[in-house]
Amino acid sequence: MSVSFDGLGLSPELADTMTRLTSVGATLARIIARNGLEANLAEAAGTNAGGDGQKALDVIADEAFMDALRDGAVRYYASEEQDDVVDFETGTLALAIDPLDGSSNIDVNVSIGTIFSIFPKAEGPDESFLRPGTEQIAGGYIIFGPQTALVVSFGKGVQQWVLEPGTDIWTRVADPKPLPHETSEYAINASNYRHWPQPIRAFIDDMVAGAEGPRGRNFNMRWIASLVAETHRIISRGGVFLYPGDDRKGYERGRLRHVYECAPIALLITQLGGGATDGADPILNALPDRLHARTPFVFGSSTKVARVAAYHDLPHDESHALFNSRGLFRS
Ligand SMILES: O=P(O)(O)OC[C@H]1O[C@](O)(COP(=O)(O)O)[C@@H](O)[C@@H]1O
Ligand SMILES: [Mg+2]
Ligand SMILES: [Mg+2]
Repeated sequence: MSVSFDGLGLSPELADTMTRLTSVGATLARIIARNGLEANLAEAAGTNAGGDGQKALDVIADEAFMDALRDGAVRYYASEEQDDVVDFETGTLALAIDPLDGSSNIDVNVSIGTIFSIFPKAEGPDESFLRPGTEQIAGGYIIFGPQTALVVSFGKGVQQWVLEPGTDIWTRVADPKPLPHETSEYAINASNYRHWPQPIRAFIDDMVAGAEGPRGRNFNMRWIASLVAETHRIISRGGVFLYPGDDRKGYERGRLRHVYECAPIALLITQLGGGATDGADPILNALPDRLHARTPFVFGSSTKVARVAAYHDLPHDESHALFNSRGLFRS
C-alpha cells in the first residue's frame, strides 16, 4: 500500500485512518472495474435505514470499510447502510460514511464514489456526530470514474491524490484551484420542478429564460445523479448544485443526508472559497438532529449560492421581473 499524507500535519491516528480508507478505495476501484465479469454489482440487496433499496455494491463497500477500520483509530462508525452507529470500542475518532454514493449509476458505468467525514470522538455516538460540520477534522470523497481520485480537506485547503490503475499506489497531484465566483452551469433534477418551493422555481426559471430573460445570458445544465461526480465537476470548473426540499412525501428536507453527504462536501467547497447552504443558511453551522437526517443542499460558486439565498428572502409572490427591474441580479 502506498499513499503519503506527509507534510499535512495529520495526527498518527488520522493518517492511519486515511491510509485504511485509501486501501479500501483501491480495492473497490478494482471490484467496480470488473462489474459484470463475475458478479452484478447493481443487483438488489435489501433496504437501508433511510428506506432506500440497497444494491450489492452498497453492501460490499460498507462491509469493506467496516472491516478495514475496525481495530484502528476509529471508535464510532456511522454509515448510510447501518441503522445505528457501530461502536468499535477503542479509538479516538468518529467516522461517518456514505460507502457508495450514486448507486443508481452502478449499472450504467457512470462515476460513483465514497463520501466520508471524520470528527474527534466525543462522549458518545450522538455527541460525536450530531454537531456542526465546522468541527470536522477531515471531509472528502473518493471518486470511481474513468480515474479514481481522492479529494479531501483536513481544514487547511483541499488536497488531491490519483490512484495508479490496477495498483494500491496513490500519487498526490496539484491541489484543486479556488472555485470561480461566477458560473454559467447549474445542476438540479429538473423532473421535480412541479414539487419545488417558489424561490427555487424562480431561480431556475430565470436561468432557463437565458439571454432573453432577466439574467440576459445563457446557462448550461448538468445532472449526473451522483453527488460525488457532481462535486468533482464543480471543483474542477465551477457551477452550482441544488437538491432542495420539495413537496413529495419524505422529501420535505430534500434527499441528501446531512452528516455523511452534505457536511463533508460543504467542508471541501468552503475551503475552496465556495458556498454551501440549505438554500439560506450555511450547512457547516447547522446541527443535524439525527444520524440519517436529510437537509436541502445548495453548493458551489459563491455568487450563485448567495443568489439562491436572496431568492428565499423575497416575499412569496415577487417575480423575476421585479428582480430585473430592481437591477438586483443581472450577471
Ligand atoms: O435520483 P435523484 O432524486 O436525482 O437523486 C440523486 C442523488 O441521490 C444520490 O444518489 C443519493 O446518494 P446514494 O446513492 O448514496 O443514496 C446522490 O448521489 C445524488 O445526488
Ligand atoms: Mg449518497
Ligand atoms: Mg450511498
